[in-house]
Amino acid sequence: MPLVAWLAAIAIICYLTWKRNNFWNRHGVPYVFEIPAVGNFSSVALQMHSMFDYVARIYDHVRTRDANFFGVNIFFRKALVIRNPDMVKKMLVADSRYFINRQMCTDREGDRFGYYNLMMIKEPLWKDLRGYLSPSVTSSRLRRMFSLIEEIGNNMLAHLDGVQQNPTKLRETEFKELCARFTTDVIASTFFGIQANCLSDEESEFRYYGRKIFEYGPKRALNMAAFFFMPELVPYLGFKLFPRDTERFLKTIIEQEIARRETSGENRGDFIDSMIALKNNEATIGVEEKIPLKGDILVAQAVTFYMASFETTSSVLSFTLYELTKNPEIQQRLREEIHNCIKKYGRDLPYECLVNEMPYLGMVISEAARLYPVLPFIERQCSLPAGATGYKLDPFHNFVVPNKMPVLVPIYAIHRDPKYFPDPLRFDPDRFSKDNADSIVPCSYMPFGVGPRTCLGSHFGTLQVKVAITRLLSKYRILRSESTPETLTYRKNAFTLHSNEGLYADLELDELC
Ligand code: HEM
Repeated sequence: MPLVAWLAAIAIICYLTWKRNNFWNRHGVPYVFEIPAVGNFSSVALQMHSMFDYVARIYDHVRTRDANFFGVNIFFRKALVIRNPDMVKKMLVADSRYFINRQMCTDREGDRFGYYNLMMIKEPLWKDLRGYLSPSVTSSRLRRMFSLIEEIGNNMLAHLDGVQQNPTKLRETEFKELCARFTTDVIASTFFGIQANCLSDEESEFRYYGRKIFEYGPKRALNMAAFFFMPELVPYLGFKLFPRDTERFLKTIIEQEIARRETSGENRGDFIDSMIALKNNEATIGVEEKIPLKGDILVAQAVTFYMASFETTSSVLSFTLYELTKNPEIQQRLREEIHNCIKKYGRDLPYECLVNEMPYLGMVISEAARLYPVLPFIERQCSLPAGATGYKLDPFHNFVVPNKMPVLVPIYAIHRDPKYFPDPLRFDPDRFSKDNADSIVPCSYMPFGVGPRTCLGSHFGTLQVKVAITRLLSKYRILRSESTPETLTYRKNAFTLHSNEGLYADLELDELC
């Protein structure tokens, strides 16, 4: 390239860099200066850092650590990162109507499964859809699903019984794979009425296609990164939220199950039946354009519940088991609580016992979800009514958030901030005891997100974790194995928290009765 072209390119880069940083400077908003022109997150895009580590780094940066919020440049877009829980509460809870949409976006025309689902959909469609889907996870529904979850819990024990013992009568297990198989079997059984058999069959199709959603090879990683980094380019790149063959597999399975029930008249009162009812009642979403909930749009909801459900729940479950492996005294206290309940109710603990009578179990899970939140941040887009000039950050700052600006809440970094959780890397379930829980600053603990767009399946996910842990600990003591990792590092190409290391432990038969 001739010298003059090089100089022109450098001049353009300098100008763009100056322009972006000048924007934050002009408004008195702190920011972290990163690679010229490309901006922040480039090291994540180049897979030099995991998203979790990178966001924690800029959260703790000398230029931002004392600020209520700071600015970042996501390639060519400017975004805000909110550090102060009071600001999170004001924006995402009190003023949630202006921050109801996520900024992530798929292609409305080219990816109907990816666009018309609860995770990605925008207002005014979101509210209707959430209203239709919420009844599938009420406490009465969970109570009905409970025996099915327990059945899968028993299958998990049967699977572990089949694991070869070593000469010292221990069974070595890797929790990430075990938990993913457990949660995939649960969602297939409880929501779709289908036996996925992931625990008994390593080659199960459900596990194969589920793994593909979260397996980030270079192409899939680029695909997923585009939804966050460059949503405006997604329609031109032809990227889809779900891998095509996973989408095809689930569509076939779900359509077959719907057709089977319509022919047989069987009613299990589960998610598939709710979908059939929505179709028969000619339910629609939207105010001006009324979009019917049928065909692919109906199937998209099932596919999304599948995606949103098993990986998240399996992540919380496997990290909880990992911490119980490393903290035998916490495990012992939990086993005593389980033992007391078994003495009272017998081995098949009732739903009410798990939900209401096991406070320590709840504390252990809450602490695991604090230390290992599934997502690095939750995100929204400022969405103002027509004619509005911006969202004022009074009384925190005089910056006015422009319409469509993305807003990130770095939950992983906030959960590990000593200001809110002293000695943050210590696994200490007592932070969530009755006496201590009141001192947790509102909106400093958000493993399921915050505001009206919070996780729809939080109770369902927690119930699964509770069933798996009580079943496992009622039969086995978990011990460190030679392969148990001392510390964890996180995958650089994943958008959910994934350790590079396997979460290995030895299981010792020690039945509570
Ligand atoms: C323990 C396991 C789980 C964790 C830690 C978790 C976490 C989250 C988080 C952080 C969000 C984003 C919330 C926000 O933006 O404010 C979310 C959204 C969501 N989750 Fe979960 N989740 C879990 C289990 C589940 C399960 C079992 C289901 C399905 C039944 C589910 C369905 C959803 C859906 C549909 C959304 C989008 C809600 C909306 O936009 O209206 N999640 N989850």
